[in-house]
Amino acid sequence: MLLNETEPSQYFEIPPNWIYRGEGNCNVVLSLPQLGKILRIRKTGRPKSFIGWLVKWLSDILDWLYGKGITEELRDLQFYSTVMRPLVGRKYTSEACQVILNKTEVNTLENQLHKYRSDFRKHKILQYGRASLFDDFAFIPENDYNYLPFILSDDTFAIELKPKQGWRPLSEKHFPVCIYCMHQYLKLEKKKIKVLSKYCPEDLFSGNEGRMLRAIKSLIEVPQNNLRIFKNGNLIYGDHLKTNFSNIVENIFDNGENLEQLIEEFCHLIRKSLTTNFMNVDSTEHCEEKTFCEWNKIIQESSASNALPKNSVLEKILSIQMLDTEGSDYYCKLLQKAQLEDWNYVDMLLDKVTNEHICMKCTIMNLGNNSRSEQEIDLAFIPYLISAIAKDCSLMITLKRIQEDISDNLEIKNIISTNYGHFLVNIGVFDLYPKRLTSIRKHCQRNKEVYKAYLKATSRLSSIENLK
Ligand SMILES: O=P(O)(O)O[C@@H]1[C@@H](OP(=O)(O)O)[C@H](OP(=O)(O)O)[C@H](O)[C@H](OP(=O)(O)O)[C@H]1OP(=O)(O)O
Ligand SMILES: Nc1ncnc2c1ncn2[C@@H]1O[C@H](COP(=O)(O)OP(=O)(O)OP(=O)(O)O)[C@@H](O)[C@H]1O
Repeated sequence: MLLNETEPSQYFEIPPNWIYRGEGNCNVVLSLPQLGKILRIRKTGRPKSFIGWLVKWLSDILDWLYGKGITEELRDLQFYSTVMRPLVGRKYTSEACQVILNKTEVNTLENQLHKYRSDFRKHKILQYGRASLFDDFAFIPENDYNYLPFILSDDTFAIELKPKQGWRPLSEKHFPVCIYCMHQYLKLEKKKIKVLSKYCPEDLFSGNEGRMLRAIKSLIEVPQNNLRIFKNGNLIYGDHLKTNFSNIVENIFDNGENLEQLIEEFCHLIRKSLTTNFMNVDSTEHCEEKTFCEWNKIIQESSASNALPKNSVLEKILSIQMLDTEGSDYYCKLLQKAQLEDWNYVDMLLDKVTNEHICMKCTIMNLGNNSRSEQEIDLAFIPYLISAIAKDCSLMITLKRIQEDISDNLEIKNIISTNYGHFLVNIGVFDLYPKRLTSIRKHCQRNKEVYKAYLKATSRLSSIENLK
């Protein structure tokens, strides 16, 4: 069923030619080529015992009867459309539409998906009632380019990045390196990764050309879950698919001459895409209050990140990360004083955001600062929780090569030029659903553990060095 107020209630039938696109911790994603959309289905924990299955079966029936999953999906979708889309920018995000899947269809899909899913993701199964459609960012819609007087390549390449946390509030500045870099050691210890990545999000978000290029090269070397490349919607490069990168750039640039130079050029193309302003209007220009969004700007300007061009996708993501000026320890302590439900803050925030023309950053920071009464304390956590979404979101840079030599000064925003040709570029940001309130505790604990793992590994390394 497509949930649109004017539509009659009916179930959404998944088109038969769906393709498994991938999955993260919370969602499985199918691409639906005919529709140019992806179907994102929420997952839930797989019961571990017979009793667990029985409980799940009963709660599924109750959830279904009372539409719990459907209400939760609608809540998250409204949060996405009302809060996250204006923050990130409509240009960089997709429209979304909730759909209802038939219970039998979900069961059948679960079985069909088995052969595509990685074993380490199989501890979760599909959840009934929670699915939505988004634009498929692995492609560029024909309407976006059929007005252009150029011949474009048939192939479309999409470079997916999960950039992670690019900035630390003052209270986290004492860590010797960034959270991502320390986390590498914990992941290695827990055998979640085989080799350490040299990628550093603070390099990527620095806006400094040399540091950004180093970050992109490090992602190519060790992609983990931070880099994936798709050709016409099919994964061609990623953590479990480390094909020869030279073949990929050869393919993207349709040129096989100087492969090393092509890799260098690819990194520049990615850097330029991440730092180009693809937006048409600046949303903060409409802010009358100019209190907290200005403050947010001052924080940005006082840090190295002001090197990121305004309204480029990285600047957008970083400025949302910067809404948390306190750090997880502060919020963890605040949370100790209260017994709160995980998702109440979402509805409370949606109740407050009624006027489309208000500045979202000012609203969020005002709520974060002024909500200390017992009834409104949930709202105090909002700057942190929204910042956390921006620290874990992903983006896709989608490219189509222009098959002819065009003049450099075309002034078309979404055309990026390289020494090996011009590209039509589109950028989409996704994974912008709310995080549960108690993820704050998880982050505090994670920060402690990653710091410990970092110290353990680096002191071991330095004692080995000393022995030499
Ligand atoms: O805590 P982190 O930094 O490890 O991030 C988690 C991610 O791990 P990563 O380090 O990127 O491999 C994790 O990704 P993976 O499952 O490792 O691919 C999720 O994105 C998780 O978010 P959520 O539980 O799905 O809402 C992420 O949790 P949140 O931090 O967003 O709560
Ligand atoms: N709008 C989109 N267009 C194209 N591909 C998408 C889109 N949304 C998601 N995907 C693909 O599906 C995969 C899983 O989606 P997503 O990252 O939203 O899952 P998740 O479980 O919420 O992830 P995480 O573990 O990071 O929280 C992505 O890695 C990406 O390859």
